[in-house]
Amino acid sequence: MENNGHEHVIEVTDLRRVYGGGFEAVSGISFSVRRGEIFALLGTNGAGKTSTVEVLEGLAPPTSGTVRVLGHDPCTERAAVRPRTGVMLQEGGFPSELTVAETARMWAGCVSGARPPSEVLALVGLESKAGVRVKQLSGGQRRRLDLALALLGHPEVLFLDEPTTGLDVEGRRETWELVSALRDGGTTVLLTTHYLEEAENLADRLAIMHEGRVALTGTPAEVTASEPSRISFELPDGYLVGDLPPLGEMGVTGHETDGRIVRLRTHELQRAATGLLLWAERARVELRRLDVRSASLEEAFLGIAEEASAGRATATTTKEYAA
Ligand SMILES: Nc1ncnc2c1ncn2[C@@H]1O[C@H](COP(=O)(O)OP(=O)(O)OP(=O)(O)O)[C@@H](O)[C@H]1O
Repeated sequence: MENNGHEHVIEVTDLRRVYGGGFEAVSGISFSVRRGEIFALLGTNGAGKTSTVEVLEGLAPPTSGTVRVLGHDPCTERAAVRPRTGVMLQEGGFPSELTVAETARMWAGCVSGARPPSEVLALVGLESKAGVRVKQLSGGQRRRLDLALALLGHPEVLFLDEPTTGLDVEGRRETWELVSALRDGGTTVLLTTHYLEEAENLADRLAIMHEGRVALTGTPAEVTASEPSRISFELPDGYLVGDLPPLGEMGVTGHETDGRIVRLRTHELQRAATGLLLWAERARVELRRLDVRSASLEEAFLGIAEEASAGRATATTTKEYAA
């Protein structure tokens, strides 16, 4: 479990998962999660995130490959793994006639050494809803109840499948704070999410899945650094693109125009922006609609989807940063 001085509490090696009808949802993926980090699995719809997490949770065996959670096979050594992990599924499926407190008490009865139900309800901000029936909760409040139940057993490893889906902006931020606090307290968290902002804000490292494969792994900063930064502006009146200083000498790797709007791509943002602004100052022109920005996770994500649809994202193009 030790690798580069890091203890890996989750290790996935060449995992494949093929469903009954022969559909391969996960096509040989590998990644590892270090103790005490938040690791996000991102991906397009149907990328295989839930299919992967279900294997990690011990709910399904791999078709091939190996998975280790806390050093054990979560499926065949379930008794060793389950008490040390917390699972928040996409659909909790609790009896909707019970109240929130009854649900938490019932669940606590199934967990050895459970925290007091009132404590976990307070952690997720549901203490005022203790007497409300589950069926009367909003979608976001149900997600919080799902999270509260996952926390009952003081888990060392927490699996969160789309933990903030259905939450409003405030609820999402509160969940992020709670998950960060759990991580700071030593809990290892693996989460799946559709929200790129969530991964950018929360994840120490992430993997982007597409069509059953991991296309990119790394820290959010590493993943975004792989994408070019962008500068766009309106060409000053009377100027053509050819009047700009030589773009290659400014570190620009590509450009396109849309009417009078020019868009530059560069991996050397400061150099390119400085070159452009010095040119504008010397020419005494104003660059209207100037926009200078680093790549976001969204651009990296869209880049992968575009590459894949152009048929270039295969297992051999997987980019991996610090293991
Ligand atoms: N029981 C099943 N039988 C056959 N195919 C399945 C089954 N469950 C999932 N799939 C298929 O496997 C693929 C991966 O699904 P999965 O739910 O793992 O993706 P996901 O990344 O979690 O997607 P989403 O973000 O939409 O939840 C999808 O094409 C899905 O239709």
